[in-house]
Amino acid sequence: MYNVVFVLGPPGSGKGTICSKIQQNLGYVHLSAGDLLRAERERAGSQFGALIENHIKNGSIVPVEITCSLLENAMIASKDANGFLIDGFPRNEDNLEGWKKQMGGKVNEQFVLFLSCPVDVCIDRCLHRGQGRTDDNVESLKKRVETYNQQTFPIIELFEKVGMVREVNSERPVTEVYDDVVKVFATANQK
Ligand SMILES: Nc1ncnc2c1ncn2[C@@H]1O[C@H](COP(=O)(O)OP(=O)(O)O)[C@@H](O)[C@H]1O
Ligand SMILES: O=c1ccn([C@@H]2O[C@H](COP(=O)(O)OP(=O)(O)O)[C@@H](O)[C@H]2O)c(=O)[nH]1
Ligand SMILES: [Mg+2]
Repeated sequence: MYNVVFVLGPPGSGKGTICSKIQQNLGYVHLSAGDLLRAERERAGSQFGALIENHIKNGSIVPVEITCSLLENAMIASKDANGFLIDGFPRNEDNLEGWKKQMGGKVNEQFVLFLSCPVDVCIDRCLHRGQGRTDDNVESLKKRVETYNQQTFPIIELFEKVGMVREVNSERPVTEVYDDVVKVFATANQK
C-alpha cells in the first residue's frame, strides 16, 4: 500500500513550492501531475504530446488514463518512499473515478492538503512565475481558473464531506504556510 496525500488548490496557490519543501524534509516523494504531463509532452515518440499541449494551453483536463498511468509509473519507480504527494490531481470527476478504478486497493489516501488563496493573488503569482510555461498567460489563466472553479473545487468539496480536507491559507509568506503544513503532517502521521 502506498501512502498518498493529494495536494490541491488554485493554479499559483503554491502547491509545487510547498511539496518540494515537504519532499526535502519529510521523506515524501513529490509527484506533480502537471510536471509529469509536461515531461510526457516533451518525450520523443510520445503519441500524446499534441493532445497534452492542447489541454494545457486551454486549461482543460487531460483524460485520466494518461495522467493516472504517469502517476502510477512514477510511484512504482520510487516504491520505497514513505509516501507520495500527488500535486494537482485529481482535478475533476473523471480524474477521481479513473484513479479509484486504477489505484483503489493499492493506496492509502491519508488526507487532502488544500492550499487556499484568493484567485487574484494566484493569477499574479503565475504571471510572475518565470518558468516560461505556455499556460502562464492571461488568456490561459482565465480558462484555468474557470476549470478550477467549475471542476476542481467541487472535488475538494467531495473530500471535505468525508472529512479528508486539511485547509491551509497559502496567501501568507512561504515559511508561514509551510509551518502550518508541517503541523498537518505531524498530526496525520501520529495516528
Ligand atoms: N506563499 C507564497 N507567497 C508568495 N509567492 C509564492 C508563495 N508560494 C509560491 N509562490 C510563488 O508563486 C508562483 C507559483 O507557485 P507554485 O508553487 O508553482 O504554485 P502551483 O504549483 O500551485 O501553481 C511561484 O513563482 C512561487 O515561487
Ligand atoms: O491531473 C492533471 C494535472 C494537470 N493537468 C493539466 O496541466 C495543466 C497545468 O497543471 P499544473 O498542476 O502544473 O498547474 P498549476 O496548478 O501548478 O499552476 C493544467 O491546467 C491541466 O491542463 C491535467 O490535465 N491533469
Ligand atoms: Mg504546480
